[in-house]
Amino acid sequence: MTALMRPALELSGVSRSFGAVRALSGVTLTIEAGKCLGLVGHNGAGKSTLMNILAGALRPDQGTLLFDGQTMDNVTVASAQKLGVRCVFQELSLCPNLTVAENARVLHPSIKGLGWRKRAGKLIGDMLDRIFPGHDIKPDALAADLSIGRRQMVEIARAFTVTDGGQLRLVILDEPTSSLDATTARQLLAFVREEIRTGVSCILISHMLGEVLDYSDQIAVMKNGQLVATGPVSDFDRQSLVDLMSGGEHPDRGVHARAAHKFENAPIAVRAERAGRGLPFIARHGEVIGLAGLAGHGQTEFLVSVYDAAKKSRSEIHVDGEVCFVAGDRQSDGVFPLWSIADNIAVNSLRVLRNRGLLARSLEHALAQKWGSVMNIKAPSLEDEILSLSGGNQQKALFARALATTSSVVLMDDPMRGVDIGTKLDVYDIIAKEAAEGRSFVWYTTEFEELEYCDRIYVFQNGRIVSELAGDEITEVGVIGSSFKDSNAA
Ligand SMILES: Nc1ncnc2c1ncn2[C@@H]1O[C@H](COP(=O)(O)OP(=O)(O)OP(=O)(O)O)[C@@H](O)[C@H]1O
Repeated sequence: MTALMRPALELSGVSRSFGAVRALSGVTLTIEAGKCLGLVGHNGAGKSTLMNILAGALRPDQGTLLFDGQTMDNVTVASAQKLGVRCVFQELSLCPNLTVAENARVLHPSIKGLGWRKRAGKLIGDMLDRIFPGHDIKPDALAADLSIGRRQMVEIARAFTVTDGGQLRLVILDEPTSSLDATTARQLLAFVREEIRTGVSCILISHMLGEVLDYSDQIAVMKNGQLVATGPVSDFDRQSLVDLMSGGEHPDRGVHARAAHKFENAPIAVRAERAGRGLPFIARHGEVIGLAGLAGHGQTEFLVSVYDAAKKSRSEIHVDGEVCFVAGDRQSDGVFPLWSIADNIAVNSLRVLRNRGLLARSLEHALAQKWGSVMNIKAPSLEDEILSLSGGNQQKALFARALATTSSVVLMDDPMRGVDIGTKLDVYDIIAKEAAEGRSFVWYTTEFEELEYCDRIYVFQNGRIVSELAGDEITEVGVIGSSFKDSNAA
C-alpha cells in the first residue's frame, strides 16, 4: 500500500481508567488517511480521553496504537507531534501571557534566531488568513486579551501550521466550533475539507450533529467508554446518532420554537438605554431574549454590563431583581478548579444555605444533589473534584449553579459549549419552564438553532444593537442579514 492509502492511525483494544471510572473500554478504531472522521458521544462518553491518548497526553492502560502500520509504544506529546499529530483541545491551551506569534513559536521551537518573532507572526498570520479570511487577529495581540472565539481561532490555525521539515498527518479538533459564530465555523469546516484532499486526516469531535453529518466521511459513535457504531456517513442521520448515543433515553425532539407569548404587560426586568449607541434593549419578566450577531461584537460585554448594573446601579441600565451569570469560558470565568462539584454548584447560593450564620453542609449537599440530578451530571460523587468531570459535565455544573439561585434574571454567555445534545434539549425545557414561572433569560449564543428558543432577539454589530427580531423574523437569513447590514442604518 502507498503511504496515502494506508490508514493513518489504528487503535486496537484501547482502555483507560481514572480510579473507579472506566473512561475507555476496549476501543478499536481506524482513521483513514485523507478522510474526516466525525466522533460523537454524550458528555463523558470518553471522546477527549481517546484524543488525549492519540496526542500522547495520556497513556492507555491497555491496547495498542499503530501509526502508518507501525506499533507505537509509549507515545508522548513530543513523539506524536513529530509524527504530525496535532490536537486542538476543548479546554483551550494558549499561554495567556504570550502573544499570538509567541504562542505559535511554542509549537515550533525550530523558529529561532534573529527575527523569530516576525517569522512566527507571519506563520500564524498566514494560516489565520487561509482559514478565516477577513479575521482581525493581530500576531502581536496578547492571548489573554482575545475573546474566547478568537483564542479558539488562533489555536485552530496554530494546529495547521507546519515549518520546514515538519509534517501534518492527523489533526484532532475537539469541539472546534463551540465558540465560533456560524460564518467562522463554516470557514473552518470548508478549510478542513480542502485540507484532507491533500492526504491529511482529521477527527472532528462535535455535539453539533449537523456539522458532523455535513463535513465527515466516516462517523464513530461512543457511549460509556465504548465504540457503539462506526461506518460511512451515509449510514447515519441525526435521529440514528441520537439513538445510538443515548440508547433511546433522549428521543430527538428537534427544535421547536417557543409558542408565541404576549409579554407587553409583563414588568420590565432589564432595560438598557444605550442612547446614541444603537437600539434600546428591553427584557420583560418571563421572556427569553437571545443576543445574536457575529461572535465578539459586544454580546459578552453587554451581559457583563447588565451584571455590573445589577450589583451597583448604572444610569443607562436598569435591572429589576437579582441576576446570575452562566459563563461560557469556564476555564477563566467559570469553575473553581480546586473545589468539589458540590461546592461549585452551591457557591452562589450560600446566603440561603446558612443555618445560624454557618454554612449548613446538609443543605448544600441537598441543593447540589437536586441540581446535579436535574442537569444529569455524570460523576461517581458530587464531592469529587470539578476537574475530574468531562468538559461538558463541567459546563452543566455552571448551569446548575445559576439555576440553583433565586435570581430573577439569568444571563448566559454562550453557555452550551461542549454540552451534549440530550442535555441541551433538557436544558431548553428547563429554561422554558423557569421562564413560565417568571424568570428572564438573556442568552448570547453562537448556535443559530438556540435562537429559535427565544421570544425575541437582538442582533449586535460592532458593540451596538442593530436589529430586533421577533417570532417569524427569527430566521438564519434574517440574523445573518442583520449581522452584516450597514451599521449606520441602525
Ligand atoms: N483526569 C480525570 N480524572 C478523573 N476522571 C476523569 C478524568 N478525565 C476524564 N475523566 C472521566 O472519564 C470519563 C470520560 O471523560 P471524557 O472527558 O473523555 O468525556 P468526553 O466524551 O470527552 O465528554 P465531553 O463531551 O463532556 O467533553 C468521564 O466520566 C470523566 O469524568
